[in-house]
Amino acid sequence: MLSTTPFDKTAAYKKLKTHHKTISQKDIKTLFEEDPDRFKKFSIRLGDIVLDYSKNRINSRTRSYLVQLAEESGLADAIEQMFSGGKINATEGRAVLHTALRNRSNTPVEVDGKDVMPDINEVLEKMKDFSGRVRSGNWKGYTGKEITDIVNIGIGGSDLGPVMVTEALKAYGKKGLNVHFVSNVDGTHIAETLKPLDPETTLFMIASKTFTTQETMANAVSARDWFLEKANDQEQVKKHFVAISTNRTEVEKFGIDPENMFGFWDWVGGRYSLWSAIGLSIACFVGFQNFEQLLAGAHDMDKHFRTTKFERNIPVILALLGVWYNNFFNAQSHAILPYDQYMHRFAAYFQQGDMESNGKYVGRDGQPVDYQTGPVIWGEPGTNGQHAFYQLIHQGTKLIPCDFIAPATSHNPLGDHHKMLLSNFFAQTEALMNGKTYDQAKAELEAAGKKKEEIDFLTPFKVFTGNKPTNSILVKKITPKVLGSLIAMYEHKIFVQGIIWNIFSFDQWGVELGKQLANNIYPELQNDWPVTSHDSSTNGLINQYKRWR
Ligand SMILES: O=P(O)(O)OC[C@H]1O[C@@H](O)[C@@H](O)[C@@H](O)[C@@H]1O
Repeated sequence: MLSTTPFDKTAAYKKLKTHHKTISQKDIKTLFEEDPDRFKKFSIRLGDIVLDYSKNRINSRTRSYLVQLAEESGLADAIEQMFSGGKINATEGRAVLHTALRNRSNTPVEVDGKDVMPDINEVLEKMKDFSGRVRSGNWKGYTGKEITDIVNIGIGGSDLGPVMVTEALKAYGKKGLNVHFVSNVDGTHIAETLKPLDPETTLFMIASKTFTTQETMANAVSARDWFLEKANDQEQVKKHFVAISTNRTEVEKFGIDPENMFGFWDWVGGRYSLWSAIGLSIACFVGFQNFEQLLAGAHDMDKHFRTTKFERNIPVILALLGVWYNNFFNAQSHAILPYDQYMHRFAAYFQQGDMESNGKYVGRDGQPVDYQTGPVIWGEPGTNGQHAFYQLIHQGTKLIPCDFIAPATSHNPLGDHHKMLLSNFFAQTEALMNGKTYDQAKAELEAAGKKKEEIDFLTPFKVFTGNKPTNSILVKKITPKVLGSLIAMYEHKIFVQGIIWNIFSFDQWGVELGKQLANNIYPELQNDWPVTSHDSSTNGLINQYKRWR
């Protein structure tokens, strides 16, 4: 059982409240003037990753109070419970063991007295064999041709991870083997995906933990129809459909050969499942060795997280900084800004990772919390974001803490592109911290030879208040290993915040109500009779839809 200390009842919370009054009077620029050693004090290196968190509205005292907060929240115990198979997902009665999936040291991890590592290793072996056969061309379609296209059909955690990782590791992808992802129940998604594909060379992976998710099952049925229209032989389905699921009964009912089923377990949360068989499309695309490197990178971060004291612990520090802005500066969102085009789905991935985990208002004691929990996560790759929404980060009225992520080395060293990209990466956090004073803005206009009236009018609009907090995460290169570490880093950050906010991070009851109501409405859409059973808005919309369709 996890402890249930409401976070605003801790001694550290009270200290931080008082301390906030002092620190909020200072800007980050002044903190640097007072202490030129900030980079050294507030940065952590782990292998090929450097986290610089010195451009934050903190000093050493802030950090020690925040660390105290983590201690009082029972974080050390919670970490041990998670890693050792404790049933910390209490509302579903489950352990939370995505760390076991990448436990490369292979030490036993027990759930209900049974070591889960042999089962994990067995599935990994099966993935290795399968991905090897697909990549080498030994796995043949029903007319004897090699597979050229993989279509992963899944949604939420059964889609977002593989999408994000196969994009992030595109440089490692096999030529002539394309991966596609269908998630939306909107028929457009599957129709457009299948248009250029040939059933003879297409392999479908039906990825669903439950194997009952409406969107996935509807897409899977349409994919099977599309396949059978050409193949015209039910027997051939087994050469073109594999399943990734925890639900063997439903997989068999669908007609997929249990031989072609890749299992996982209830202690793997959907949004933490890319490390399991859900990562099969990744393994096929980048090769099993690279998939293992991804696991190894995550395992490195797991070890760091489990064994490093909180002051030097990357996920813990990131989490505490997030709590600092969320609960003491009233920041409502958090931006993730990768300066790497391959990572263009990274923020989208952690929208589920973070918001489905920590978007909760009920505390672990069953009572509504009276403080803010998870932030809104958003972001786009730099420099595109700079030309879109950075205006608001620089000069808007909202405080938006940002994580800037960049690789020192590019997979595509083309002319001076990477230097230009990185100059933007370095410049943005500097600009956000320093801003531009009235006098500086005025002097620039004077130097440009503007007239006095124009200078007086324009200057206020050119002032940047600065003092905007950022983290910089500089990595050597986006390799499978580094990517694995980065993903695990954010996973653990989310975990730490959930512990501090005293909520359950591994359930997702909030997605159920909409599903339930859609299931009620779906039969009502089967005929043309007007509906009267809802409120006037819902009735009005449904009836207009019926008139127009
Ligand atoms: O993998 P399946 O069972 O299809 O679930 C897919 C997704 O469903 C949603 O409703 C959420 O619960 C997600 O956490 C989950 O990843």
